[in-house]
Amino acid sequence: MSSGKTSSAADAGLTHLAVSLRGVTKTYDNGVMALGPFDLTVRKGEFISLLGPSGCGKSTVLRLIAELSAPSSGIVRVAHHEGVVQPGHGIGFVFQEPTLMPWTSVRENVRLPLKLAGVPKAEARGRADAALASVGLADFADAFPRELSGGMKMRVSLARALVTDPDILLMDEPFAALDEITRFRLNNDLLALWRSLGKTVIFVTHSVFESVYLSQRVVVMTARPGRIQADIRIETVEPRSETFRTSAAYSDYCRKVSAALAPSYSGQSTL
Ligand SMILES: Nc1ncnc2c1ncn2[C@@H]1O[C@H](COP(=O)(O)OP(=O)(O)OP(=O)(O)O)[C@@H](O)[C@H]1O
Repeated sequence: MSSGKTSSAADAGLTHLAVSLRGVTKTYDNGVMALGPFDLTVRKGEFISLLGPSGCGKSTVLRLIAELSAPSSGIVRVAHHEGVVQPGHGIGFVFQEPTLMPWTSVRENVRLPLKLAGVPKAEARGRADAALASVGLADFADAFPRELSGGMKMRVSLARALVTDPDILLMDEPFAALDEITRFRLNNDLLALWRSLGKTVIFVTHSVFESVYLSQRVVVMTARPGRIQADIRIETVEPRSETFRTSAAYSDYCRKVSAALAPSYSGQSTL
């Protein structure tokens, strides 16, 4: 197949790659050309951010990788566990809204993906509790979502995405609605999780500052139809910390990324 194909690592030469998009376009049924042609490769274990103006196709890229949507042309390849290809398998998705079930406990919310996969209840409960512990919510398994702050709800959403132990974590503006201090804390906790778990993370944000702080690579997209405007590697001492956030190197990278982003906004209203 030469178009609209999603394939496994086995036939794709993806040994070191988690994701590969080649000449991908996406035109929706209403005629909107959202993307492309778009080319992107992401190495296994890499943390990249997608940055670009509203409507440039960032969420579309995530949806194509998650196989929630098919490309109009081009090839999307995703390396899954042991080369097994099943829609959504091996991928965790975190959205801007935590979308928790309000009528049940935090533990049951996190257990849901395992329940849907038919994992026995006792095992699923243990895995849900472990995922909650990994995001700092071990003591809140029996709480209800209404009892949690916005930041805690987002942690639950992250635990729910991690509970199936996906190789790839797709995050669509997960911290955009949070206050700055909470966002900084979650940034640091996400980096700690990424370092300890070794997942591939593809993170969508509108924030230049957040993208530079978190990522090994910032991929800047053009206005719709989204293409790659710039692909900027962020090289700094690891692990990152508040020292990096206040460093001259950080400011320099933010300026560089902002400059790469500016043409994508030309001709667009900034209101
Ligand atoms: N299901 C759909 N049907 C029709 N058009 C769509 C659909 N989903 C997205 N679009 C359009 O495709 C374009 C890209 O949308 P997308 O959500 O991928 O952009 P984005 O960069 O994530 O935007 P934002 O930063 O505002 O979230 C937009 O013009 C959007 O209106």
